[in-house]
Amino acid sequence: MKIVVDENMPYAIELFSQFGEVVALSGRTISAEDLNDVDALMVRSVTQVNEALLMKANKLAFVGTATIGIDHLDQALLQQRNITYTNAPGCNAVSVGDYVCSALLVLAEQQSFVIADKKIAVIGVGNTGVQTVSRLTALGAEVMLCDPPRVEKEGLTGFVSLEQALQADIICMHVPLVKTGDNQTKHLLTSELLAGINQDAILVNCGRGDVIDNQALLDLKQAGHGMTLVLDVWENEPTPLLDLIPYATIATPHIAGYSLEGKARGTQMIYQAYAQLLGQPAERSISDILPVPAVSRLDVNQNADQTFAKSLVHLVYDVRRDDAIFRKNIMKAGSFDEMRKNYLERREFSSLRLVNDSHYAVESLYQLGFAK
Ligand SMILES: NC(=O)c1ccc[n+]([C@@H]2O[C@H](COP(=O)([O-])OP(=O)(O)OC[C@H]3O[C@@H](n4cnc5c(N)ncnc54)[C@H](O)[C@@H]3O)[C@@H](O)[C@H]2O)c1
Ligand SMILES: O=C(O)[C@H](O)[C@H](O)COP(=O)(O)O
Repeated sequence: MKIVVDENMPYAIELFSQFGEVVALSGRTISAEDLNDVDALMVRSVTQVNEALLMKANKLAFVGTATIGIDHLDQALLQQRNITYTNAPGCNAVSVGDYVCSALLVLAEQQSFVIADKKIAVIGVGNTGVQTVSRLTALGAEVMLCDPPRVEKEGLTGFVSLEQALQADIICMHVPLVKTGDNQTKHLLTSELLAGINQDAILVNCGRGDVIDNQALLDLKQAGHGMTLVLDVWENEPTPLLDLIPYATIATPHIAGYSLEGKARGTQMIYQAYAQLLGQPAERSISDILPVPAVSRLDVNQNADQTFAKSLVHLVYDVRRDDAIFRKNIMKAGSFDEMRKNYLERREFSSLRLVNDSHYAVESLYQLGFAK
């Protein structure tokens, strides 16, 4: 059995070697030749699994992507070729929620606002959107939900329209890139819709870069629109529109989902799916492999408020670390992928256990994701 894995997939060799020989390759440059006589292919979002890649895949029976997004897989082709495929729904959703929380707490301090006072909208209320909603709710905010595909299934109650959502003070985009069908999302935010956003609003994009027309956003910012931008994803990765970067208050190279737990969970989920296809037990587990976090326990001795939450959140993950690395390196050729490949270890809020022996009011900290 021969299995090709993306070299940036943590723990892939440890897990997949249960089934046979594992070859780790750079995801961006896996070629058709690399898939000759290969039984299974495990990718991340940078590998386009399409006709050209599968040309010489004479034995391929399984494709797993250790990611939430699935827009890089040609699903119709995989079905036509009878190749079983899976993604890893929700694997890094907690990490994305942590990222948004960390970013908004930075902006709250810089711009002196209280998150609970803001009108917030989450657009795309699936696994990642829900994680953002729960953290912002824990900080006292009321969050509007916008998700037309869910409205189609569940009805209007509890949801607002895209136009209403775009009137919020803070707009968090968690929309997948959908390239076919009735609900396509490329340039969901057109120049007209972007222009209607309030001057003092904050726009966060943690979904896919193509969901926002990046050139239109740049044109708007260059014309003096005042909105604050938090951009983790960009059109044309790994070569984003460089002129847009200085207009983003927080800019990162598509790492919102890059907690160690999130990436490892992605590997584990496709490992389990492959074991199931082979009819073999999934004998190995990432929980036996994940390292102990640098700080794993703290005693809390005060009630929770936004300032205290900010200190704890930024102790575990301060997004300014990634923003600084991005700004320092992005002008160098190849740096977008390099920064992602060499991403510094980051743990989820859940890696920190908060001990409250004195009955302080800290329930909101647990709702933020810290462990009890
Ligand atoms: N930045 C990162 O590191 C990172 C990490 C994880 C996921 N992502 C991206 O975020 C996307 C969402 O992830 P998820 O786990 O929440 O996916 P999900 O499938 O659980 O949820 C997506 C939600 O978006 C909704 N949606 C679809 N089209 C919409 C539209 N036009 N307007 C509003 N809502 C719409 C869907 O109905 C669904 O509820 C992924 O597809 C992936 O591309 C990025
Ligand atoms: O879709 C996802 O899960 C995320 O966007 C994920 O962070 C992508 O990471 P990549 O596969 O590009 O390393």
